[in-house]
Amino acid sequence: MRSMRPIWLFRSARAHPFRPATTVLNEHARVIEGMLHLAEPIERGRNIRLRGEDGFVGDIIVKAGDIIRPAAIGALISLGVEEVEVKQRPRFALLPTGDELQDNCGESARVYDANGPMIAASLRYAGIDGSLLPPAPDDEDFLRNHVAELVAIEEADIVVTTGGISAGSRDIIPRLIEEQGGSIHFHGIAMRPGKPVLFATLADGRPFFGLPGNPVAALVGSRFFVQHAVRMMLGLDEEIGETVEPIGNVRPGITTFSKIFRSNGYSGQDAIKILPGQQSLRLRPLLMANAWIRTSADLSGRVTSEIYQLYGRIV
Ligand SMILES: Nc1nc2c(c(=O)[nH]1)N[C@H]1C(S)=C(S)[C@@H](COP(=O)(O)OP(=O)(O)OC[C@H]3O[C@@H](n4cnc5c(N)ncnc54)[C@H](O)[C@@H]3O)O[C@H]1N2
Ligand code: MOO
Repeated sequence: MRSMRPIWLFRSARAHPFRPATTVLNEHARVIEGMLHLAEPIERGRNIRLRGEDGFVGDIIVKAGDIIRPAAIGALISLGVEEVEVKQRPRFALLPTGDELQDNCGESARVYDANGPMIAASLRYAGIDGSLLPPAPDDEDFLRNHVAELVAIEEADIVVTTGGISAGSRDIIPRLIEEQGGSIHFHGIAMRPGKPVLFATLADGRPFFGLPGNPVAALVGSRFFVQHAVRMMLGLDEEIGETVEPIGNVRPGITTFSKIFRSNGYSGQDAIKILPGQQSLRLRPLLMANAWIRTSADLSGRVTSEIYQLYGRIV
């Protein structure tokens, strides 16, 4: 024995009135004939948790504008903070429209409502919940009632339709939104897919998005317009894509979103493959895609490209 100073041994270091200098694991200590045998060297402070080790007075644990993710909940509670003021995530209400649409997949020559479940799922994936309504026919009187009911859903902080916004005689969503007291801010944008996308504010100020009927155009609208609006409503920063060497479909004055597969090439360099089947009705290439590339060409010929996650995640 090297030291003649007395030591106190306790079986458990938990909540003991003395602050132990160190601990030795139970399974590494044996008392044999009154002698303590240790299977590991003693090291000061081993397995000792000091009070306040995970945060000091004056530390900022979460700051205004942060998203309360699970770790923030744990950290706040561990430090005794039980309540914080938060902004509630906005909720959506989504109405697919179109005479040709059929709610459930079955034997029929009609078009199955792919947009409703897909857009609702994409918003939920991004962290926003809400309600999906059954598809509404675009007969004027029917649709007027459906749009009135949609706008009347009080729990919805953001209101979305798909279809019925291009130039056909049945594309009456813009008119019906105005009839409901909405103000249209833009209808049509220089982008592909999603050219006819519409943004309005309803009479009470809630945002409204009319997404195009073509499924990929609807998904792009939800991914880049609806999600952007939600970020703004939550006071979050604008999403910024990762700038890469310009690649993709370059049309002067137009922004294109292309489905891509991104992988590490043989030389360790990023390989970006623009997938075949970029038309806005073609959903299946999305199953192969793992990102979007946004390519914008201004009228002077300057081209920029950024990569965005396929679905995105807000909260
Ligand atoms: N004269 C013009 N015609 C079109 C234009 C234009 O600028 N001028 N734009 C084209 C573009 S681009 C798009 S995108 C479409 C969008 O039109 P709508 O929003 O009115 O959509 P619909 O005509 O109702 O549908 C288009 C297409 O998508 C199918 N669809 C619709 N909803 C669903 C759904 N819930 N699930 C699955 N598929 C759906 C629908 O059957 C049509 O085939 O307008 C172009 N025309
Ligand atoms: O916006 Mo439309 O997407 O090209 O079919």
